[in-house]
Amino acid sequence: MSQSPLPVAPASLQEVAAILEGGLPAAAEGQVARVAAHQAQLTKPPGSLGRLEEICAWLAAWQGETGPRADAPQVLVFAGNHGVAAQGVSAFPAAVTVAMVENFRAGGAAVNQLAGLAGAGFAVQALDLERPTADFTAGPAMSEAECVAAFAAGWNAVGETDLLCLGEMGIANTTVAAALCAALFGGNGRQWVGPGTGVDAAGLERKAQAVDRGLAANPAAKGAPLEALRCLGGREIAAMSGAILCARMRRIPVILDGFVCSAAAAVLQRQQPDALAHCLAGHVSAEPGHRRLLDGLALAPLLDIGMRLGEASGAAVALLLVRAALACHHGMATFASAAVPGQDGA
Ligand SMILES: Cc1cc2ncn([C@H]3O[C@H](COP(=O)(O)O)[C@@H](O)[C@H]3O)c2cc1C
Ligand SMILES: O=C(O)c1cccnc1
Repeated sequence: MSQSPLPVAPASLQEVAAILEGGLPAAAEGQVARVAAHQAQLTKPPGSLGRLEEICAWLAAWQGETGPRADAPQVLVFAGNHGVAAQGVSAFPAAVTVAMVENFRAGGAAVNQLAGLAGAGFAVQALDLERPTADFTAGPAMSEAECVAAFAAGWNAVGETDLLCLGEMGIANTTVAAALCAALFGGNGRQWVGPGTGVDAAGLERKAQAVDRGLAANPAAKGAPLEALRCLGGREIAAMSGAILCARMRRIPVILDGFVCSAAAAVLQRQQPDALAHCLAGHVSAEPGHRRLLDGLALAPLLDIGMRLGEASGAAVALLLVRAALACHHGMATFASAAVPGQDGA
């Protein structure tokens, strides 16, 4: 388990920027060489396990000499409500958010099954659900204090874990993620929105217009990542940003989920290009903006299986592949131990 002390959460967005710009912990490249040397001994042609091999190197680079491992993985879900839901941008009512939090706690959601199967701890944190953010089509979604409180909640939620999977629940948050992406990467609403929970063509048009109005109502958000998080984001998104940065400070590797989770990660990456070096994109969601976003982040998703759920479900399925990678890495015989002739016939 990670024994690193919990660093103190930042108390302002300026402090978040200072942390990002002040030099983040780097991967231990020596561990990559150690993992590669071990992999080279295993009874398989070099590189034949593809990204399963890469996963082991990535884990060890962040976990150090005790890696690669997933002894205590944690799935963390943050929930928030959004003022922009009033614009008719989701196929479901905002009341679903709080009801799904109850469902997570009762073990009935998709992510509960997947986290259980992957042997991960699960926790959900609801962030002021009775107090939605302000509707960003009329001005900033959050005050600085609200945004920082949510960021700190995510930061402080990261437990003693060796691998963190992140996700969210928040009706209307694919619109929020689209607005964030437009502010961070450019483009208009139409280029970033998608069906989310399954809106029809008119709903898609309302989403695109809500994003465009949000950008117009929050000019300070354009090209200013942390201001974009405050003006166009939401509490569960700020919490995921906080958890990702806290994990980096503690060298805990992170598996990202879908479009919404990746938008939270993008806030950090736009402020500091190296900020996501400890993150793996668990999957690419069927939400069309996600592929574009991962391209912008130069992240190659592990899975592309048409999931579009959120709630860390894609990250949890990716964790099953991490289990596969670790089973081979730690369980396989070597050419020498199994007396299998090596590449040179030796
Ligand atoms: C029952 C249910 C369970 C969910 N679990 C995740 N989401 C996902 O859908 C929402 C985003 O889509 P939109 O922007 O269209 O509202 C988020 O809450 C997300 O996590 C769910 C949505 C529903 C309805
Ligand atoms: O990719 C996601 O994060 C996503 C897609 C649809 C609905 N909710 C989340």
